[in-house]
Amino acid sequence: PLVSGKLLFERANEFGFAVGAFNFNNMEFLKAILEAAQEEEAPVFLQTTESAIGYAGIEFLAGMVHAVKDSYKVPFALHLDHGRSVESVLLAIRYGYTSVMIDYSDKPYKENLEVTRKVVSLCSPLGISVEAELGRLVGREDEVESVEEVLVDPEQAKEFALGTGIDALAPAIGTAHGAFKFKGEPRLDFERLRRVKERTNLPLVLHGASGVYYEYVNEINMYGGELKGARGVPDDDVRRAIELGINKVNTDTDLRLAFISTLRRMMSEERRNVDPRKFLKPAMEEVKEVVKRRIRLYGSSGKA
Ligand SMILES: O=C(COP(=O)(O)O)N(O)CCCCO
Ligand code: NA
Ligand SMILES: [Zn+2]
Repeated sequence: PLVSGKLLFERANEFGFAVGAFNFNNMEFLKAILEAAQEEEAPVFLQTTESAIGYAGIEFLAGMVHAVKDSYKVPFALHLDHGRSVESVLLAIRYGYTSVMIDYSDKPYKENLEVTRKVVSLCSPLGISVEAELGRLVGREDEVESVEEVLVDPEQAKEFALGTGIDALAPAIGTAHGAFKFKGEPRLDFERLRRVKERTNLPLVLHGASGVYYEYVNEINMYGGELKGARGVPDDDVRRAIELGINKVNTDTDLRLAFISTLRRMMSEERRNVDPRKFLKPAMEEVKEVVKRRIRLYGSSGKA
């Protein structure tokens, strides 16, 4: 059923696992995520960015989730990912979102603190969880862009948590959105993560966490794509981050790679087919498989 993000954050923090937060902007991804969660008996966050809302319309995205709110036995929250304004949060509240992120990480600290406090005052009385970000990820995907990396300051994180009353915090510890993470070797600042957890004891969120699996990158390149130098976060680093207190892992790029690699292969093999379902069904199945793989990596299988 559709539940508040507060429930998912609190249980993950208590038992030391992470809940997968999977992005969708259409029916195929939403269905794949929910079926994967059902089969893994795992809680999930279903999340949409503002650009996903721009693509499909919030009435379609929220409408689909509300239509199936009692069709799956696993608990799932509907989360606004990278909300960039109070107006965006208000729209999500109006359409029955049960969790929001207000991302003021590229604004001055004081502004981030003030606006986040405001969003908490709007959401908490409604039982809607609030996630905020401190520090800045590099990399560009959708409209989420930042030019220079700023790692989170653990002392500031403690003050920010106390000053805002947020339910969850996304500390920037070296990851980036998209398929091209890290300039050199993959490197997360685990010591910094440990200190943020120690000082806040909050549920923590890892952004830019996709593994960018070689088998999908390779298949995309074999069937006409051009992903040179694609690189993600190794599974062992995700496990380590969860040991150190990550309780929600944002996952968008891995679903896109699974979908596009299958779509490219099918389109090149079935040259006489013009029924989109012949291509979308296997692509959706591949997304479901990668969601199950990530749910197991996060330790959330059987935790519904
Ligand atoms: O942190 C993430 C996803 O990170 P990744 O691109 O590693 O899947 N998100 O917040 C998803 C939306 C923005 C980028 O697509
Ligand atoms: Na988020
Ligand atoms: Zn993100």
